[in-house]
Amino acid sequence: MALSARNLSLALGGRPVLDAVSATFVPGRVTAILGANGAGKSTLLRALAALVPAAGVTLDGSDVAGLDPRERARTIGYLPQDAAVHWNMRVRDLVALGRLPHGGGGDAAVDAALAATDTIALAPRTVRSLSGGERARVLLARVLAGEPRWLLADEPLASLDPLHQLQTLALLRAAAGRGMGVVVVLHDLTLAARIADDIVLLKDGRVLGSGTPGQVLTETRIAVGYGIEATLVAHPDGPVIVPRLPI
Ligand SMILES: Nc1ncnc2c1ncn2[C@@H]1O[C@H](COP(=O)(O)OP(=O)(O)OP(=O)(O)O)[C@@H](O)[C@H]1O
Repeated sequence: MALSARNLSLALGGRPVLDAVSATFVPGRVTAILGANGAGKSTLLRALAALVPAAGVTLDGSDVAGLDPRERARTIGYLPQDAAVHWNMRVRDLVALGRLPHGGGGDAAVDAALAATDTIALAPRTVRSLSGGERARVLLARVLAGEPRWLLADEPLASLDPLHQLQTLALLRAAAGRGMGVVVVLHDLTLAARIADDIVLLKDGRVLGSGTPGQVLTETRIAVGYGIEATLVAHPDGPVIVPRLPI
């Protein structure tokens, strides 16, 4: 059972953005979607969540777009890249909104999501009083509070400090360990190599490579995908990927 894109092509505003993308995402595994700015990562994530009309995305063999919207919201948790918070509500109330697909309730799930994201101390505060990284963790907590089977997260580490980056990676790994399917858009190649079971590397809307980090994150493919030179330095926690401007 899996979340799959099969030969997915998508145009936005008249421009081709995804071109015959095929990728399979497996429950219990962390898949990182990588690629340069504009490669199509967010669009692929949005297509997997049925947030843009796309033919060829299936969940457990059924067309994602055809699922009952409430059931889909319970099943697929989506964390956008720049989530707007329109109301200056208390943090706990915002996280509790993640329970809406279940009709509310679930205080234990809200508490667990606050704990997992290290945001318990922020719970009584108002959202607009938070720093960027605090807000990012709270928004992740809102998605986790819904206890989805799938977590699709667009650059969840972007504004986090090193401790909270590592804590967030650990929580994503733990969630996958409990059977959740985790799909995460990342820019940090070293962290991607460390966390991901599988990688899908996009370039100009096409799949440049997919497989394990060792298979995909080669110096050659990084050069083609990002236009940089990179050196992989062996480390017990996974390769450290040192980028350089091309000569
Ligand atoms: N609504 C739209 N209309 C026209 N073009 C769009 C639209 N949305 C996205 N695009 C274009 O599609 C391409 C892919 O965008 P996408 O947001 O998926 O890239 P990305 O890989 O997530 O990039 P980044 O790393 O910068 O977040 C980009 O060239 C972008 O300009």
